[in-house]
Amino acid sequence: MGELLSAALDSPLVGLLLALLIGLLVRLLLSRGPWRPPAPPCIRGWIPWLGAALQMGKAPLEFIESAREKLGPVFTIFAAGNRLTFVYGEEGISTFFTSKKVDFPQAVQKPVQHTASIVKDDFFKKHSEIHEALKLQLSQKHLERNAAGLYNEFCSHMQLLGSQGTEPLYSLVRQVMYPAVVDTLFGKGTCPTSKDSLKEFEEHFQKFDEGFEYGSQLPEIFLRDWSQSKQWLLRLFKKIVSEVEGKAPCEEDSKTLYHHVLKILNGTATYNNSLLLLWASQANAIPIAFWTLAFILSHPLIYKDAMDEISSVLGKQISAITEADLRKIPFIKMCVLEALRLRSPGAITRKVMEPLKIYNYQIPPGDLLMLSPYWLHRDPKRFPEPDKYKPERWKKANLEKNVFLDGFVAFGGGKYQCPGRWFALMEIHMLVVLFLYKYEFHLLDPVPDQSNLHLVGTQQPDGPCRVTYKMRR
Ligand code: HEM
Repeated sequence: MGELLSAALDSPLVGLLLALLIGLLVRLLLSRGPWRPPAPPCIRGWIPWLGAALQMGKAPLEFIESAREKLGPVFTIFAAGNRLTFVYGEEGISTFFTSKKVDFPQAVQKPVQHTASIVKDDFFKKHSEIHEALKLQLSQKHLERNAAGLYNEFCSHMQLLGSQGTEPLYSLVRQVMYPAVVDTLFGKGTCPTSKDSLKEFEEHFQKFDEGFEYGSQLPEIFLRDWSQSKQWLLRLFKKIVSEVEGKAPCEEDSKTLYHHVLKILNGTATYNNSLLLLWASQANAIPIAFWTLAFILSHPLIYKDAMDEISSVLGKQISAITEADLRKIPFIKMCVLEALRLRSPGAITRKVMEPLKIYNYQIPPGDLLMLSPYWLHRDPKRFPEPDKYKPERWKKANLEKNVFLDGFVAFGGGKYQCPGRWFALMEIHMLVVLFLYKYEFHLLDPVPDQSNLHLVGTQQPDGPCRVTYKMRR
């Protein structure tokens, strides 16, 4: 046997074959490079390009939660041409908000192009400057000024509701919040707010808002109605921009947020950015004001505590509510934050720019990294009894110093956290206080569930919630 083997090895043909085999093995090992962690588990679906989009689209929040239960804290879903990699847990959250290998503007550029037709170069040219201007104009520093304007606007639009009536609560909130906020931020009369002009505008804006999620992902030819409303709104803003630019005031104090934004844009995609600003100022705040009122009204003890607090601070007659007054009404603020915790955005996003290691996985560049505030807020370790509406849990937060509860990320985080967050909290707080102060409400329907169709933005109710209202004073 041994002789046979040494004879075979002596044969030039076998020697050649062995040398080839060893060469192949060495090349194979070298081409693999050093060991690197595997990519996260992936749900691909079976339809080319669409991937798992159809399964996910039916109830996206539930879909991602059942994926997390099956696959763990890092997983990828391939949908509509994108690789969406969801991350959870301490390491996932801190990497999402702090890693230099992920980027916010890169993640939202395409959705912005789809929803407001802002081309890539224009978007990157102006994005960070606009973000900084919004952050400053909507910051704590300017809250007092914004609160004064908002109070008058809220009162005059509440007056139009009459002394009593029956209506869906969402519609009551929208009728007051939309015109008051656009008049404050864009300037009085800039956007349509009168009864006649409002109807057509509202129809288009509502359609634009409802289709925003699909509109941000799919080509417009698949969404004819949505696209028509978007084009209608862009044409409207084209007119508005030329009017506002023609008469911007010289004094800094008389300038609205919109004047500041138009100055920075300096002619670049002005009406497209205006549409996005309008959407951002309404899309999340209106549902949260609705949920806060609905939760308060449906919990008798909370309703009583809320009314006791409001009456003791505001008394029988008021001529204004200032930011300082709102600070004396902290329980209502806790009610707002608790509604926001339970109805937060389904997901926020960053683009992976370089290979990124999270836990034992390596996420490839090009993936969209996704984090779900909605599900993070249901972690029982951070929020005991997470599904319960418990405003008192916010007593542990240092709200006077503007510090939220640990793990609360409804406004995102890091460098690109929502620039409108302080204004948003103040406007919702004031609207809820004023509604409860001025009207007695009774719920006619149970509080609806949230619609399960959306990942983008705060959660919407999936049915009407009628109330009767009667003026108290
Ligand atoms: C309850 C109300 C609101 C919620 C829950 C909310 C939440 C968010 C979130 C989660 C983001 C993304 C942050 C991230 O990815 O880290 C965001 C971005 C943004 N929000 Fe808000 N927001 C609210 C109200 C507002 C208001 C009232 C305004 C303006 C008046 C506003 C303007 C914006 C803008 C312009 C961006 C994009 C920033 C950029 O592109 O750099 N938001 N918001």
